[in-house]
Amino acid sequence: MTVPGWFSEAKFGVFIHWGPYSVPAWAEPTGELGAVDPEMWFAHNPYAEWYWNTSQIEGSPAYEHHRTVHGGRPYDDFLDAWQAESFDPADWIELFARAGARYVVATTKHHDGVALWDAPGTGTRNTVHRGPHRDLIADLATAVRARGLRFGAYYSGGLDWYAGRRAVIRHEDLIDDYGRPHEAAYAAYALRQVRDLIDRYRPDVLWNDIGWPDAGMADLPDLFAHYYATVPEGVVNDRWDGAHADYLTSEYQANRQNEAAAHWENCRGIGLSFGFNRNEGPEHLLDPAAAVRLLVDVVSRGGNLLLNVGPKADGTLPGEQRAVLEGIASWTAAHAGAVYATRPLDPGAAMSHDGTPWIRWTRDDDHAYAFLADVPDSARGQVLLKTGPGMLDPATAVRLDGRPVRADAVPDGIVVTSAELGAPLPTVVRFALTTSRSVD
Ligand SMILES: CC(=O)NC[C@H]1N[C@@H](C)[C@@H](O)[C@@H](O)[C@@H]1O
Repeated sequence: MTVPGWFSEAKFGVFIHWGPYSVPAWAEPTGELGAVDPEMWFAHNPYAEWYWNTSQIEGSPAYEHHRTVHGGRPYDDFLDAWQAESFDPADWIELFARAGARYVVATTKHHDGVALWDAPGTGTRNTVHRGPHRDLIADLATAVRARGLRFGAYYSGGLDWYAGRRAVIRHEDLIDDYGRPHEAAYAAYALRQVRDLIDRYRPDVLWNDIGWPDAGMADLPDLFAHYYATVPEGVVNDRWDGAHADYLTSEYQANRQNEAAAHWENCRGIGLSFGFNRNEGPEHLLDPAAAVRLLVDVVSRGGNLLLNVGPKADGTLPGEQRAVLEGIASWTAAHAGAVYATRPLDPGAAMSHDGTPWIRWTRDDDHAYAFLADVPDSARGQVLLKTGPGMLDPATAVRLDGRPVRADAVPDGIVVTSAELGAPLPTVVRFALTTSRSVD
């Protein structure tokens, strides 16, 4: 499993889930994937992009909502109601870039089968011929690359509730594999669309979801060969039913075992959903400090964070999601050097700490970076960093935000003394790695 340097150095990407489901934008904010009872999951699905499925499960709150608010109308009415009238891709990408994102992955076709480009085999059931009447993938890819970021394509290969078998997925359907389409016709349909995405947009990341149809598994070696020939620095994720993976993925709290891989990426929404969910309040969303600490934790363990935004149907980003990205941006402005193009510090060199204070580490060739947060007032501005002997030079301690800091060697590490250490947003102290010891 190898990835090009741009991906391992990128550390932070923004995921975009945007589709007809962004019109109802309705789900129950039940909880995080991996922390919700699977028996509950499908009828109370917090993923608003699953609206078509959830609203078909009789007795579910979504079913009632769809009946009472939308009169049980056909799902495709939402495609035509989706106007994207305020869509300004450059505005989105500027915010993502300021927040420190180095790549953007957008849904090109989600489980509802609606393509955000003029995809082969879709006739007029796509955003070029209906709803927005725009090639949204071209708009996004152009804006992303104009800002110097990498563009990735999300494609739902394993589930397509329109072109593939359309089974309402309840918990018991897990037995028959989610009602996933596996037949040759769908495999040919999906293969043709992914090849079209590669040839039109040369996505830097090929982000497939929910696996690939059985009848199409034999097509994948050629598909990947074509992809790498077309996009030499391209990266392929791991959701192709084991056919191939340049890196592994986890999602919220699910598949966390994949975070032991050499190259991995955790994806999640700013809230509990990928598609915009009007029912989410501040209590369901990460605040800026929590988002930054998630990014730092992931990077300190060698991963990338792919943090999702769910735009509204009109093309604006929800204010509360913008605010989180703005919060990340203001922190990143002073601390980018401790995050990007770094790697995990040898575990023996220093101890991370999940409690209070919260401590994480990264390193580059010459420095170690200590991230400190939630330092209690009782600590009176002092924190013990448990480091290996002679690893870091206390005399070289510098706070990246420019505030004064003092560091003194003590028997089991280094005591850092500085005012205003208690913020929930991490303070970063940089130390020179002493040349006397290799930390690798
Ligand atoms: C672990 C898994 O299979 N997740 C599927 C899940 N992926 C998210 C990024 C969203 O696209 C969900 O809508 C999708 O079901």
